[in-house]
Amino acid sequence: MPLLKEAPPKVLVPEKLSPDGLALLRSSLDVDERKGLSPEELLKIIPNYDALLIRSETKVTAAVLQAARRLKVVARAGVGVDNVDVDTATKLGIVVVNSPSGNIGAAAEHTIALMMAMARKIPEGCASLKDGKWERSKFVGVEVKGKVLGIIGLGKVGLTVARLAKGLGMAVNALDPYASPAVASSASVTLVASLPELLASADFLTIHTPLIASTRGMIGDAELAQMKAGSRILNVARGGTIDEAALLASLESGHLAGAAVDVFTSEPPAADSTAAKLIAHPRAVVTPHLGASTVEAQENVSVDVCEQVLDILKGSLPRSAVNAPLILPEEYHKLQPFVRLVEKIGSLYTQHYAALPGGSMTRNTFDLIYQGEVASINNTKPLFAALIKGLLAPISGSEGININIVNAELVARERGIFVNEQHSRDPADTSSYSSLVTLVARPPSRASSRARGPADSSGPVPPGQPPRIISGTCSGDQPLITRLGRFEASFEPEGTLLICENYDSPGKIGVVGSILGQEGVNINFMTVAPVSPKLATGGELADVIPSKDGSADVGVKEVAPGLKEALMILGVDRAVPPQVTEGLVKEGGVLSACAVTL
Ligand SMILES: NC(=O)c1ccc[n+]([C@@H]2O[C@H](COP(=O)([O-])OP(=O)(O)OC[C@H]3O[C@@H](n4cnc5c(N)ncnc54)[C@H](O)[C@@H]3O)[C@@H](O)[C@H]2O)c1
Ligand SMILES: O=C(O)[C@H](O)COP(=O)(O)O
Repeated sequence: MPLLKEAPPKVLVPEKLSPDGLALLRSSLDVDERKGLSPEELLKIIPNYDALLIRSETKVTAAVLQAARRLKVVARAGVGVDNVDVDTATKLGIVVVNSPSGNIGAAAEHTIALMMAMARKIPEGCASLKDGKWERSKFVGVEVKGKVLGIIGLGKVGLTVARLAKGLGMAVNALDPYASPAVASSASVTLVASLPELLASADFLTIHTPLIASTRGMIGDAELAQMKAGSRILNVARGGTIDEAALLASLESGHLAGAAVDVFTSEPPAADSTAAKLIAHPRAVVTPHLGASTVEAQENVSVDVCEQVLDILKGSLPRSAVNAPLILPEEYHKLQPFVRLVEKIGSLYTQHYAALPGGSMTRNTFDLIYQGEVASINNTKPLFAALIKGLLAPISGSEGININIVNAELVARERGIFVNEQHSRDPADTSSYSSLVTLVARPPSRASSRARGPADSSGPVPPGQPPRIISGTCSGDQPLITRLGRFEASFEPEGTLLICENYDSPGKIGVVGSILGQEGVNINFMTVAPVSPKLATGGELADVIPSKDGSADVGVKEVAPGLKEALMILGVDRAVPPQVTEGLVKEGGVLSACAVTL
């Protein structure tokens, strides 16, 4: 029967995004550009998509996210995610990514452009001339050179504005309780201690904070009254940081000489709103949220988030997840191969041990031990998440929850899975590998009561129970399994593998090969994993998980005289049905056989 080709993941793009990023997606994803969707239409079609790519117009509400059964990522081609219900996305395990720096230059230049346009009355002069008039004396402006620019929020945009303003000969004061004094001083910016101090000193005041509880309505009647008579104000950050009614009143009273506004509390502003009156005011210079609208910025943010969408859909770490802990770039590169390794280890664990006679997911307390170089990674949250995903994905079904760095701890807690992460930087612990990751399943009776807590005091594996241990390393970027239970292995956890435990006797491979051949299963490669001599005495296991009494019974079986027990690992070209694995035990003489797909 011909194999059905899996449909590529679908990406919904309901806003105008630069084609540069979208081109990256088209080769492997189904990209659906649907501009002008109503909220109802979005709600209706969102269940069909794996990724949603937006700018600031699309409202990604809790209802949209809850309806999105397959959605793995909301990608915001820009900075602000105030149009996304990030909390709900987090609960649902949907990663929200943005492009934190792709449009910074554009927003800063737009701020300067608005400031100059306001200072020199450029929009009014332009409109008058187009109207057929020649009114030179009506449009006398002011210079910015030698004036004081007050900046609220000395972050990425604020600092860039400061540097540009210094180039124009302005003095720059800033208020930002979280700004680094060293960074401010390197840009010749004077940090002030209070808002009144900033307001009183500024000829031009510009806001560059996010819209959060502490900045909502931060500039109202009282604050505007503290500004110098004849001063000017700008907002290229977020609507709502300045009270629109207060701003309109201050312009109407003549206290403020001008206002330049790119962002509004509601976008687009309703026809009869205060914002609409503000827009109509003759001394207001306004733009329809154009801060990031340059060709260059749109290319930057589009490529940035499209690369992250590709990463997430193929199971890699995104660069800028809003609802996940920050990963330093150097950690990101170090972690990436290990994220894949740990996920494979988790998946191999569930598929292999649950398939063994008497096997199940009953062991739910694990030690995840990092040894060697990998132990120096402090932020192992992505590895923890990869383990939970690997353990659960084989039993969650294709429509199962998305497990990722955002929701892994919550999912683990809900499933009663406990993971004790341990770090050992001693290179001697890793034998011949520079890094080693080991997963050890502890017996249920020893369950620790804390997820991701410190190592619990569980003792050794009880006598008679084979150890459930999987170790692996990375050879370059390629994960490699180095131990499976009592066996010293060396195989890549990729594709469909048939794992047979048997006595390594002559002719066994031939028997197994002919049973598989009868079922049309071809063998791509084969490797034999012998029992580790160290494990046979329990020594190495005791090193890995120190027990209270220093011993560790690894449950070595009685081996028939003259026969060496070994694992046979076969890479095969298709799924192996259960009757074939059963047949291998009954007719092929192997002790156990299981097929895993990794
Ligand atoms: N108009 C546009 O098209 C456009 C484009 C890009 C960015 N933005 C907006 O500009 C704003 C700034 O972006 P950014 O990338 O510079 O953000 P950022 O996070 O780099 O900087 C924000 C700064 O505000 C400071 N801050 C927070 N609360 C404060 C408070 N109560 N008082 C004073 N300072 C406070 C922070 O310490 C931080 O330094 C955001 O709202 C963003 O959405 C708008
Ligand atoms: O937050 C941002 O990045 C800016 O406000 C730009 O928004 P936009 O992508 O809708 O232009």
